[in-house]
Amino acid sequence: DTGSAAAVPIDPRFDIAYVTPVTIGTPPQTLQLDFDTGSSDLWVFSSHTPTSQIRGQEIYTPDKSTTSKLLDGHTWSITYGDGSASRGNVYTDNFTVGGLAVASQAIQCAQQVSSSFTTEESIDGLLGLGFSTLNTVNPASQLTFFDNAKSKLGSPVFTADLKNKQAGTYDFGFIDKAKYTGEITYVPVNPDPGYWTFTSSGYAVGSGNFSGSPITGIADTGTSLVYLPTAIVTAYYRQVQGATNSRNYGGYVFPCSATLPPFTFGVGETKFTIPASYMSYAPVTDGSSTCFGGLQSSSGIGVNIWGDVALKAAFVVFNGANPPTLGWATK
Ligand SMILES: CSC[C@H](NC(=O)[C@H](Cc1ccccc1)NC(=O)N1CCOCC1)C(=O)N[C@@H](CC1CCCCC1)[C@@H](O)C(=O)OC(C)C
Repeated sequence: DTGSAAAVPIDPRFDIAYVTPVTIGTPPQTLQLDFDTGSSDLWVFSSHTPTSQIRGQEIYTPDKSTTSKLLDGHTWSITYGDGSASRGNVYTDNFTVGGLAVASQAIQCAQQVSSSFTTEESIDGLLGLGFSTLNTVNPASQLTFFDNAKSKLGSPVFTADLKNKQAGTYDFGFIDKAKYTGEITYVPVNPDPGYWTFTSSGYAVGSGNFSGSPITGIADTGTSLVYLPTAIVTAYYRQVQGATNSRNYGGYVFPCSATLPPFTFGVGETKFTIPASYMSYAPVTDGSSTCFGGLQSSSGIGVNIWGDVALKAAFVVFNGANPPTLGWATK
């Protein structure tokens, strides 16, 4: 079997996140979930979520599904890198993504979500695509959709083809040659503690020389920007007129009129260039002439993160074979 579904930006002006339609239950209930390779819980706004915490999101109502089953006594609680959080109980039900079906997928139903989830009305929940070791369900952790689907897939892979300010695609079980150019470069993945962790072979700022120092980080579809070591980030913004590291805005900002260099990162022998246009993420507030950079320092996070700003510049294969690897191709 295979599956293929659109990854749609939740905001047409800048790529803060992407959502993908999924169906849950019988008859099918359609929700838009943020596919997140940086976590491994599949959770949804639900009939168990207090109405005061719901603002326009679609919800899953297990009682309306003839195939839902309560996973008695199981609970979950998760906090993300940006401090947002949610927790609740667990059902199993039929689940499909782009035509690919899993019979009894653990569906974590929110009984509590933090305010940033309530205010983000385009996100009805998350679908974790990290390794199942990260799943937070107690007393028995649950498998991700990808782990449950693997045995049905021709090839144990999913691919991310995220795009700039337009809909991209997540494919499951196959690698679509039409989505990339040249060869796919595969690199090792360290699955501990549960992220898609790999080592980039280096970087270059604009037309500057390529620095071959290895950068270990995670490929994270659920993170908007790229977060790298301070030395790399300062080298980049040294090339941007008027750039400053703003305590007020929590990162590097610059005049929206500034000329930005592209940013190149290596995977094996292949070089990926993030165009200058991706490196200006958004005005700091609506209509401001000060813009927030798409590359920020990882020093406060503890891990380097290749988020959507970088992933949009490539076609990425998340290979769930044993051992797992990451494939990168230009497009
Ligand atoms: C530096 S790590 C921060 C990362 N969050 C982000 O990147 C959020 C994502 C978001 C999307 C829509 C609405 C609100 C927030 N964006 C964000 O903090 N931004 C501030 C800077 O400008 C860009 C937008 C994060 O926590 N990612 C989560 C998934 C994410 C999905 C959307 C809802 C909030 C949770 C996950 O990938 C994760 O925790 O990764 C760990 C390993 C860092």
